[in-house]
Amino acid sequence: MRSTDTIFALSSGGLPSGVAVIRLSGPASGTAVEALCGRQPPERRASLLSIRNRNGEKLDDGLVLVFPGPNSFSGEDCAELQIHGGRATVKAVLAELATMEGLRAAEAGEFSRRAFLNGRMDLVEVEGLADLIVAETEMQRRLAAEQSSGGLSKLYDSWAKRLTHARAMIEAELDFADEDDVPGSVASAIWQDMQTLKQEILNHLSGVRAGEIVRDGLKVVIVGPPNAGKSSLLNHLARRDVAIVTEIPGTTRDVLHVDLDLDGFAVRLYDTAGLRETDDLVEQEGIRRTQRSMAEAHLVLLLSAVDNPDWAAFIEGYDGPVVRVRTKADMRDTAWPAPNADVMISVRTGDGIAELLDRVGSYLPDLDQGSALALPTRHRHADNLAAACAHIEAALAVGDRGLDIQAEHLRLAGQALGRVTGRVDVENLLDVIFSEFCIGK
Ligand SMILES: Nc1nc2c(ncn2[C@@H]2O[C@H](COP(=O)(O)OP(=O)(O)OP(=O)(O)O)[C@@H](O)[C@H]2O)c(=O)[nH]1
Ligand SMILES: [K+]
Ligand SMILES: [Mg+2]
Repeated sequence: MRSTDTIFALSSGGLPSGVAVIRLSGPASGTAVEALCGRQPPERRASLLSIRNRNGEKLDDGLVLVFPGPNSFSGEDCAELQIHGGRATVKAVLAELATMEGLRAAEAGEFSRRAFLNGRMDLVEVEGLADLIVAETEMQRRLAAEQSSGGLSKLYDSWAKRLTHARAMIEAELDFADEDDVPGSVASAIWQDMQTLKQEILNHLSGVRAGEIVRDGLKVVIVGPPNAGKSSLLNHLARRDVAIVTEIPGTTRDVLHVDLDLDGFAVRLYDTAGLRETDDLVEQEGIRRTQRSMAEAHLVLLLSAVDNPDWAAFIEGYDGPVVRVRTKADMRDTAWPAPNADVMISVRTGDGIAELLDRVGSYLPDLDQGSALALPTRHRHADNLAAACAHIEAALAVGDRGLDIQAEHLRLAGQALGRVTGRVDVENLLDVIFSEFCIGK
């Protein structure tokens, strides 16, 4: 792959669609547009032009825009063709571009990768953009918007700046250590700030779990004995027939999941095989899968259709939060609430469902509704932030006898922060990060 290639791709979604956007990036973008449209349109303004192949046959009329580098999405010369989103139309224009000298189809994430390499976005912003594209709930959108628009990067950069400043002050102190008239108090203010910085990073890190739940969804696993009504509950909440429901115990074997939107948060709800002693090999495997899902759950909904004095036996080994749900409330005339249950529901009548959702909602992160969501969203961030913290801690622990060792720890802390935004040492990460994107992004 040469970075001087000009790349092109369909950047809008699935076809057919009202409008399809084909994007180009690279030095031949301008000549490609000229070849297709017969002339060079004005910069950054939409021009309605006919798009023709090399034989002069019209392929479509469309809006054509050119964005000269470096002030473009990728930092290179870019162009956009907004054409009709019919499959054949798009195919014809893409085929015509492919015949042109120096042009080739883009790989997944290649536009964003070029934007990163040209300094238009840092890694945190790139990851935020990937999240923004797939965001389905309001909280996912807010988190990704904050990240992709540079809010989080700004925070990390400000921390890196404080580390650099501290190192500079230490260097100054080292250089002038022999001179009596340099006040030693310069460094003491620095250590005060490093103490504060460490605490700020730790506070930020305490949001890792919330960030992961917002981004990936709260994992809620429905478990219980066969025929408790687990699949029925999943279908009811999903409002469609996702799982097979029969009166035969042991119906569900594979773990199924649906994504729900609860108060703007993503909730991933899992239906599992009923738990019981069984000789059936397939059912045994289903039960193993149930236990695996439970191990990753943020919350377990433990269902039972009968009064169950020994709920805990079903979830042995799981020590996270549990909501005990008594099902099929329509089938008996016993008084509410059921003993030994937190909630009583019926998917027939809908009774108790709102209360159950309230309960689930209480396990969502408690985030300020109005403010920006500046939370770490990935292990990659958390690991590097924790490393930065550990280096600051180490610097603080050395004490003022070893200024040069302290400076080195602060340098390593800055490097760890730089790895989050991609300012240093991330070449090997790029393939992983950009492969998250689809083609055209
Ligand atoms: N009356 C009534 N029947 C229910 C209710 N919920 C589930 N059922 C019935 O209970 C039976 C078992 O329901 P499922 O949803 O398949 O139960 P399950 O827990 O998924 O069962 P397995 O997958 O076999 O472990 C079905 O016949 C459902 O129609 C309810 O709220 N009221
Ligand atoms: K069943
Ligand atoms: Mg089932």
